[in-house]
Amino acid sequence: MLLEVKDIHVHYGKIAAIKGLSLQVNEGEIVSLIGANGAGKTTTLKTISGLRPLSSGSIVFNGQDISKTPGHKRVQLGIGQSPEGRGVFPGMTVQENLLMGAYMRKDDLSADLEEVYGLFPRLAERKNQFGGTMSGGEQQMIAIGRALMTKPKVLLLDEPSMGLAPMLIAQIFEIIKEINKRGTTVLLVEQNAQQALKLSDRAYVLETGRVVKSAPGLDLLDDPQVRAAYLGGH
Ligand SMILES: Nc1ncnc2c1ncn2[C@@H]1O[C@H](COP(=O)(O)OP(=O)(O)OP(=O)(O)O)[C@@H](O)[C@H]1O
Repeated sequence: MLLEVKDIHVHYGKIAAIKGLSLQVNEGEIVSLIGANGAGKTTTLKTISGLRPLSSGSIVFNGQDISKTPGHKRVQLGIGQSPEGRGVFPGMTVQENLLMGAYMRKDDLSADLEEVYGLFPRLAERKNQFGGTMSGGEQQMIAIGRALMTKPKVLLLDEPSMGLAPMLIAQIFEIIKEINKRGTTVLLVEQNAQQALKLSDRAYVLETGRVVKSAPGLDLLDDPQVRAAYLGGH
């Protein structure tokens, strides 16, 4: 098992956002978290990447308890995150944005940069354009590419399809599949449950800070309760 989240509780002040959540991610999988607004999906990702502290419970990554490990060390251990809202640096070029992902690395970056440009030819064409002038979809590509520059073992993706036109959504999901095929494990948070479940080996359904269901993605696509609640009843 690559990542194990065990019975975690997470608070914002006195408010409990995550209340005893457990999940596992095996090496090579694509795993999705789905659930309504406020269910705790983003908070779960932030807790795994170290942006939110645990109140209790533990997180084990690659056999090591990282519950108290600072976020930047978790990046070095192999946890890469592409945050919700993207966080692209507007005054830096596309290439500078990508290189920011690797600022802690001391090895040669050119092969990884080429790999990101291979996945996202649009970024290669526009490597000298300022991040702030890139479209929403292109900024999403930068955020994913920047996370890939950390050479993650697991890539945490928070709402990669948010705000994108349908054609770009399909493209982003294809790219996620390709990233996974090339060897990166993926933990994905998505509002777009239909697409996420299609692509996922397994998925967890979150409600008010807890897991209420977990199953292979395709099984959840057929689950009447999941269909009614998260797939618009279709
Ligand atoms: N900075 C914060 N301060 C206080 N409460 C917060 C904060 N961020 C999140 N919460 C609360 O924690 C709970 C979980 O929020 P979270 O953003 O993790 O949900 P989510 O499932 O990702 O939702 P969405 O799909 O809307 O992004 C919600 O009740 C939310 O109001």
